[in-house]
Amino acid sequence: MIGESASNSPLLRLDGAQAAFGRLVFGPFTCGVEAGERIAILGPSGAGKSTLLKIIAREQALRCGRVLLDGRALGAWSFPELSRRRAVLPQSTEVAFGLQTELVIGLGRVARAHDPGLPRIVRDAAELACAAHLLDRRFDTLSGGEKARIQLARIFAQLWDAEGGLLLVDEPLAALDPGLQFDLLEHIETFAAARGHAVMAVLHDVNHALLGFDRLLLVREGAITDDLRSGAEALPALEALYGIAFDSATNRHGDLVVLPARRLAPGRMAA
Ligand SMILES: Nc1ncnc2c1ncn2[C@@H]1O[C@H](COP(=O)(O)OP(=O)(O)OP(=O)(O)O)[C@@H](O)[C@H]1O
Repeated sequence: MIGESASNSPLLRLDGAQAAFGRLVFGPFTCGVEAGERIAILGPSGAGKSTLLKIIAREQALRCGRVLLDGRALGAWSFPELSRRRAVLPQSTEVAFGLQTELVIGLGRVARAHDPGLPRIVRDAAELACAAHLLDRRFDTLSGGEKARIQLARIFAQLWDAEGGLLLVDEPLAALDPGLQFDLLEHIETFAAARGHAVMAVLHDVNHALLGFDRLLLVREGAITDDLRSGAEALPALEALYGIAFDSATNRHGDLVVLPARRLAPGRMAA
């Protein structure tokens, strides 16, 4: 478990954090996140990945335990303070009204009373999210993949001029074509690295996790079952997590890639 050995004051610390929906219990989650880490959260559908992300985002109330950001209880942060330190891209990214895309991106910065750089930051964030051509459009007229890019631009804008923050993204690449997936995986990485932001991303694509993240949190049935370095040594745990065998190879750029090969026999799946 690599998250347990974090230094005394990690960027983020979960101590026995638990949430519940009626009798459905998630956690207790215990782990640490250091500044600048890139963490993929993986697991079967319904395992509790988004719930874990919402706990960290302060969007899901705790039944017990605690979450500390910079050593301070998440609940003690004011919303403006929190919004200058962590940004959240939820799985569903609809907005209620027919807003212009610039306004949706600018929503990332509403916590700033004085924001003279806003127009430039909105443009630069849109550029980085491969969405510059979508400025001047109405958000509700965009395709799913276009909306996803505008929402990604919103969280880029939110933490554009911050340092040591935390990006929480839930399936950020799901609605995008393979070319955009590669581009945006790289842009999220360069954006975060330039500012020392940590990234926690819920993903379903194991190759994206292996390619763009240093650490894998595996979630199953409401618990973190493994906390691993990204790489070939994580493959047995990933196979057990999904109940499928992976063939692996190295692509022409030297990256480890996997190909789902077949369903595992029940005896080889995680208990
Ligand atoms: N507000 C809620 N009230 C009741 N049940 C909920 C609520 N939010 C989530 N759940 C349930 O908790 C379980 C975990 O949900 P969660 O969204 O965390 O899963 P996930 O691992 O992100 O799944 P997926 O990969 O399908 O998005 C699901 O069974 C879901 O139906």
